[in-house]
Amino acid sequence: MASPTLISDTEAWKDLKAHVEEIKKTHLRDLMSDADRCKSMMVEFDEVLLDYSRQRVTLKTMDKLFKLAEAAHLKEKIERMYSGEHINSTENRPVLHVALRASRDYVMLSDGKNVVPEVWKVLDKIQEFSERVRNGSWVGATGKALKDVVAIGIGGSFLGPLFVHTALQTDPEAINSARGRQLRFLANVDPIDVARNITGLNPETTLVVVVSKTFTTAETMLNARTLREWISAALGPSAVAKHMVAVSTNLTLVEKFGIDPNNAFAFWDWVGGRYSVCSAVGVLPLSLQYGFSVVKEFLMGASYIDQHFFTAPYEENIPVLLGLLSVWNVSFLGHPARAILPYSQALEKFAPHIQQASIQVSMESNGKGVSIDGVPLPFEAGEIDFGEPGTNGQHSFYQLIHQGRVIPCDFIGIVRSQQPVYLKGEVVSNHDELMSNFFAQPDALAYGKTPEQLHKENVPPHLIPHKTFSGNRPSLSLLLPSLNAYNIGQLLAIYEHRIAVEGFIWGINSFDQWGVELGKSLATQVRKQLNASRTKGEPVEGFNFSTTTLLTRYLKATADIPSDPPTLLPRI
Ligand SMILES: O=P(O)(O)OC[C@H]1O[C@H](O)[C@H](O)[C@@H](O)[C@@H]1O
Repeated sequence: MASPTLISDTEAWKDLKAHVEEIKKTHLRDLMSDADRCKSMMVEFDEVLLDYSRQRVTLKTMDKLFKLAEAAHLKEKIERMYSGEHINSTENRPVLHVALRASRDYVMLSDGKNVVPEVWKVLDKIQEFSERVRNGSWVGATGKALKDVVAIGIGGSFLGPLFVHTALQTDPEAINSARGRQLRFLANVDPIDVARNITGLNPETTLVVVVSKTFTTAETMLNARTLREWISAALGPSAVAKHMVAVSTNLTLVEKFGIDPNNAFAFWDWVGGRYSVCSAVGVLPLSLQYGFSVVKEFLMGASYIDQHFFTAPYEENIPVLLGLLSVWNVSFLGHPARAILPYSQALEKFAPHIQQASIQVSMESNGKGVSIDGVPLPFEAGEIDFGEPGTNGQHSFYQLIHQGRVIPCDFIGIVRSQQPVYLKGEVVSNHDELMSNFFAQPDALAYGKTPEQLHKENVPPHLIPHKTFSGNRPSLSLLLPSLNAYNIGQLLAIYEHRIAVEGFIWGINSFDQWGVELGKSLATQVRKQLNASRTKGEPVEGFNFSTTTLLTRYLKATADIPSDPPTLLPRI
């Protein structure tokens, strides 16, 4: 018999479906009282501890999930990824972001060619260039050192680097090496974002890095042209050569734009945009800000997790466990969302990155409706990721998580704060206070509070329904030793691989993103219409009633804009 196309046709899937009823009969409160079970649900690698005892799973569930992994050929799929097979079949590309952080002596093949030397060639070039900019031997058009960087990019060419930058900003080593420098990110095509980003910057001391895999993304290219104008207007067109560099896979378009290809930093088709933070996309701007040695630590942290993911057995493999648990929560327990709750303000941009996924990484990767073979999925795949650092989130959406919808939570905690605060007379430090919440919230979700307990506390009867917490709400805890560049790399790679595991189990292609294309092509139609209406006075045509009405109103209200306007840059 031919092997089933869909994972939901396998015995392992059906077995898990049947197992759901059994799990539904058990409250997490009871599962948590089994110390042996809890002990077996703690896994440690390279000082990162995963505790998944507060998931609604028993040892039997885990066993069935490992069987599901077998049925999905998870191991083989991971191996195919690492061996450079074209697993992104709809774009006919390998998926080799792990090669971006492989050590120099490693061999990783793409179409028979070892890509690691190419990776290191670019890394060496970044090291050299960033050192020259940082030590003032690469200067701007007027001879001044370039101390500020604006990185222009969107989606994967923005969110990952922003997450890492935000996380590094309070790391003592990174602070030291970034002294006197600024790194800003311009993503949105909204002119307000341009205004915000150039406020307080002097073109004479600013370097602009245009980051775009394709070098065709409308928002990025318009922002790049805008900042090119900002530089030329202040310093003359020839200044662009000293003040603008690029990161792209499309070096031809980089040159066409007017950036010297020698000042371009390449990456490759086998790096998905949302998995590109370890390529020049992230490494160049971050090295300019923090120095290459800090960024190298970040790459090493990710690389160590890559090896763990490739070699560790399922039971000890952190990304595999996380991926399987997500599949369990989404496809079997029916929880469509996941909250990512770092108890660290430095990780405030982590959830946005994973959304894009997760941020982009997760939602763009696994937000699919068909299998890799194009068969409509009879089950839901992908999850809605959102999150905020604790304790801030506790004062906004946690109410919903505690007493409203069931949303599996990832609690991410850091053992040692890099910016500790102790107050005389207070034994509990500020970080202890933060971590008290990190330790308490998962239990509050798991155990809840019963009417009997409330009754014993003399809660008035009419308030008992309001103060009752059902509990039985799953979460997991990830504890990292600190949040230096190395740990940030670990965290990134854990989530990247978790998302791949989910996609491998669901049998979807986590590495394409056709879903974002439709909106883009419709925007092109609108752009054409705006052009035709502004230059030739053509009426709005070819749109539905709603869009026609809105566009007509917009054009009427902006009729004072000339069809051939002079350059106007923000004055802020
Ligand atoms: O790097 P670029 O080619 O400019 O693409 C920027 C972004 O464009 C789209 O939104 C894609 O869905 C993202 O995955 C990509 O990161």
